[in-house]
Amino acid sequence: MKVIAVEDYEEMSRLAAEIIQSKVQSVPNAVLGFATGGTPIGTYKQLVANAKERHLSFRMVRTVNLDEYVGISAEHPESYHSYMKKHVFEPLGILPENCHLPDGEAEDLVLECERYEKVIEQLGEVELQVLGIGQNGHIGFNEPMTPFSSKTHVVELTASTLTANASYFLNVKQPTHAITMGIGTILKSREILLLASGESKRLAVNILLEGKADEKVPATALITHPNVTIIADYPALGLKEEGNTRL
Ligand SMILES: N[C@@H]1[C@@H](O)[C@H](O)[C@@H](COP(=O)(O)O)O[C@@H]1O
Repeated sequence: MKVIAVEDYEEMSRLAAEIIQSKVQSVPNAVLGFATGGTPIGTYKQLVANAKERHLSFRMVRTVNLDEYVGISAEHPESYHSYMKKHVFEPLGILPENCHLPDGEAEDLVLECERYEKVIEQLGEVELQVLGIGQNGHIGFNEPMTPFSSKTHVVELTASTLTANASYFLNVKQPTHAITMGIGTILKSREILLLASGESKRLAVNILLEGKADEKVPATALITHPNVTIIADYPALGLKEEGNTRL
């Protein structure tokens, strides 16, 4: 695992955008794996700004997403479909037919998981998978004790995850379940870029950096992958400033 320590959220976002952008420049029809949540929003903004400034085309890019809530429609303002449309697909001009997310409203959720896993397989290798990290170390919506070999599946969200995401659902019923790529699905990606910002991620990031794979902390599965880059800011690393001064 390569760990890049950056000062703050802005620096993390700039650097992450450069990495995604150079991937598209070298492989214009790359399959990119995207994450949602608050962490990558700055990265996506920067990516959109860079693409405009440098006339970079995303027309041939294909995308997969990590997860979607169960029981809310794609048009729901807090669905990950809506998030991606707003922050990534429309501003970058990615063709709708090239964008793939699980359907959280599918009648048969088990069949939907199988369908989504097949879609990912048929697209070929995910060139670069972007990940955030939950406060409890979840990746996608793979909660603690998810087997590292898991494929796309339905999860019941833990109390920690529900609390962390409650602010997105102030006036509407918060979904309790989601469909997520499995940890095994994520690990099939050629390259993984994990972003972490802020003190709330400090515990999870520090456990990951200890380098011991443990199903209690899903992100530690990344230790077994040959090509992972972590960009974490000083608060997420528990650093006061560059160097090793722990907070
Ligand atoms: N399913 C998402 C994850 O993909 C995300 O990485 C994580 C952290 O979210 P945030 O970046 O808002 O802290 O939790 C969410 O629940």
